[in-house]
Amino acid sequence: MSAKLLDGKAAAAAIRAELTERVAALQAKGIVPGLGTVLVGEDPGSAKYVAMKHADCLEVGINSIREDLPADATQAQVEDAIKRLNDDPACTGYIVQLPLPKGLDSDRVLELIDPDKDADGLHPTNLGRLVLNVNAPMTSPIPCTPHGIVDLLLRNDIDLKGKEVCVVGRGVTVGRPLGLLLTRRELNATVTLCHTGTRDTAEHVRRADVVVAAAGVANMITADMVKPGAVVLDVGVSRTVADPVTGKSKLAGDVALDVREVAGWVAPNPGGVGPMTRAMLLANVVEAAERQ
Ligand SMILES: Nc1nc(=O)c2c([nH]1)NC[C@@H]1CN(c3ccc(C(=O)N[C@@H](CCC(=O)O)C(=O)O)cc3)C=[N+]21
Repeated sequence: MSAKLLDGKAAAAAIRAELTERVAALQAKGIVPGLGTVLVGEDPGSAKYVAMKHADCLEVGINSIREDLPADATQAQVEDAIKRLNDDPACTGYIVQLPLPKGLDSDRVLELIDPDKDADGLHPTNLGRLVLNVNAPMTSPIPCTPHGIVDLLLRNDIDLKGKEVCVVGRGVTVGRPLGLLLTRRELNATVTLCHTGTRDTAEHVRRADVVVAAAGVANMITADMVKPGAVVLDVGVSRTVADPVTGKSKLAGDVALDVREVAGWVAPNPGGVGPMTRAMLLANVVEAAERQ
């Protein structure tokens, strides 16, 4: 038995096609959505993700605005970039690529984003809206990765109502907001949020109908931890230790390969949730422009 594929690459392409039409409709009204990015430093991973986000924008007709700052940028320089994007009418939504280099206060930076231009849904006001109004549909941006996870499941007719979902990892971009999203009344999942302080993560994972691995620990979810038929989404990314001979390191997900023999569905990494995250970012930018 081999798990069915949750194909995020294909789903994201379908979403971009839908968004291309909505962008064209906005342009007919004289509105051109523009995505801004703030990238600090030269981390190759972050630079690659930001480049992919702008390539997506080009594909659907969204303008790109870049604020690239050196690795030694000061807090004040980052805050100036935020102010420029808040004040720029061509920028209808933007993100600050995380993590920021050590020494910069990312919570403070997120607080300064204009909540109406918050394309990541990480401003405290928008995170607060995820907590409040649990009974009403969301009209504010939802963090991209949690939204992409839910959308990928629903597009594959995987219902979440009453399901036991185990989220591994409590990071600001995935684990914490995902728990808030899944427990909203329209989804009605039951969520267990595991983290480094959890006594026995394996025990929680074993009970789950849906496992979201977002810890950033290579291959931490192994076949023996997964209930047969469960849905497993691999969200974490980490770099393996460099090979002493070649000096090269590789990207690794949180889910071991043999999980595919036990699970009913797997969202692989790459090709699963990553492309969905980018698609939801575009959706947030288009929705912000539509609300203007
Ligand atoms: N403010 C902020 N918002 C974010 O959304 C955010 C962030 N900071 N910091 C870093 C993480 C990481 N992240 C990814 C997005 C897309 C892929 C992605 O598209 N991956 C592809 C391609 C992978 C590859 O080619 O290397 C895939 O999984 O198939 C991966 C990772 C967004 N993040």
